[in-house]
Amino acid sequence: MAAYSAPPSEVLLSKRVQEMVLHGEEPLGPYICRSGEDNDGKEDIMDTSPIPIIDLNLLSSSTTSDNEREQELEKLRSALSSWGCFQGIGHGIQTSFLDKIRQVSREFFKQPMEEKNKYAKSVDDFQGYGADPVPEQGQSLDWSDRLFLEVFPEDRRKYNPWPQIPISFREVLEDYSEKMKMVTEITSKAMAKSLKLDENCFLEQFGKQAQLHARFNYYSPCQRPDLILGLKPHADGTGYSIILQDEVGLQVLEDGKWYTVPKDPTALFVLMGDQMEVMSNGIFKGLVHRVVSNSERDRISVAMFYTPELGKEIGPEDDLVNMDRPRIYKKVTDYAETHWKFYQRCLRALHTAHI
Ligand SMILES: O=C(O)CCC(=O)C(=O)O
Ligand SMILES: [Fe+2]
Repeated sequence: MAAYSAPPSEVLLSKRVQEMVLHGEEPLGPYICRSGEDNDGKEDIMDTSPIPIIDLNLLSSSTTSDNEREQELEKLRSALSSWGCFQGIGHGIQTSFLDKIRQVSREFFKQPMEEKNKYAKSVDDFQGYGADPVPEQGQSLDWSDRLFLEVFPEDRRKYNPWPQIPISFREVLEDYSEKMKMVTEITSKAMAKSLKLDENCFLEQFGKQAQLHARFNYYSPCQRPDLILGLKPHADGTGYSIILQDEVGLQVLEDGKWYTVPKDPTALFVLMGDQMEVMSNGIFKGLVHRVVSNSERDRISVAMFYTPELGKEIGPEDDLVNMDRPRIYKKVTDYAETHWKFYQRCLRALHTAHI
């Protein structure tokens, strides 16, 4: 095979994918990563998705009968232990508001490069517009651009990288963040109850200063979707993540097969990150997922990453450790940092938390 010397990552990442698309550049040479490399392109993709659907209203409303609540909690436990994710409905957020956040996200990415670059981050930063921090040499590029912002705790919120155009962006994101905080409360309590634990136990592990980060992803159309992914396969380093999408593209790995998350404008897709797997002593599964690229349409998603407070030690709930299920994971602090070091090498960090 001819030796190919890829330009340094800093050079690759100095250009936005949106800019490459404008200039008609294709994902060739150093950009290629396609997962088909590992399996000769013979991937098992299931398009009709049996991804579990959970009605959050049944889990939290005082009007739900005990029986209905118990049934939904059991559905939740089963969904998170097999799939590690669910399509969340009944969350109480109006679809018109979900459309608003989708709309401001699109409007931001639609602007000329000069405007977006006002919020550009350096290749090593997290917050701002651009690609992820520099991956290790030789790793592939994702066919997407991002805007990454910290929203909670509020005293870590820095408004300079928050777009001023569209003008409603800030207000909509503030409102959305409050609503997401509410969803994390309902979800964390329900997850605890589904395991017959004290309902506040996970919330306490996340801590009062739990972090919530917003990542707006923009997936440009791609002339060679066979060669490059919108986002490479990975598990999130979060506790869990809540994803809002406008088009299909997100796929989840279950039992060796990729399933497409269906488009449902009313739903929030909730997926377990590695830290929930640790806190549940391996009962809930951190989900491997990816985004495929598409030659015709673009796509946006807004991912909210819910992660334990900085510096807070988390670990398996004591009541989930017993003779039948010995402790699988040790206590970890700031796991998200370890996650990033491995992510940049296209690896998962979960083994570092194994006993
Ligand atoms: O775009 C999506 O649907 C998923 C995004 C995602 O997995 C991430 O930002 O970590
Ligand atoms: Fe992710």
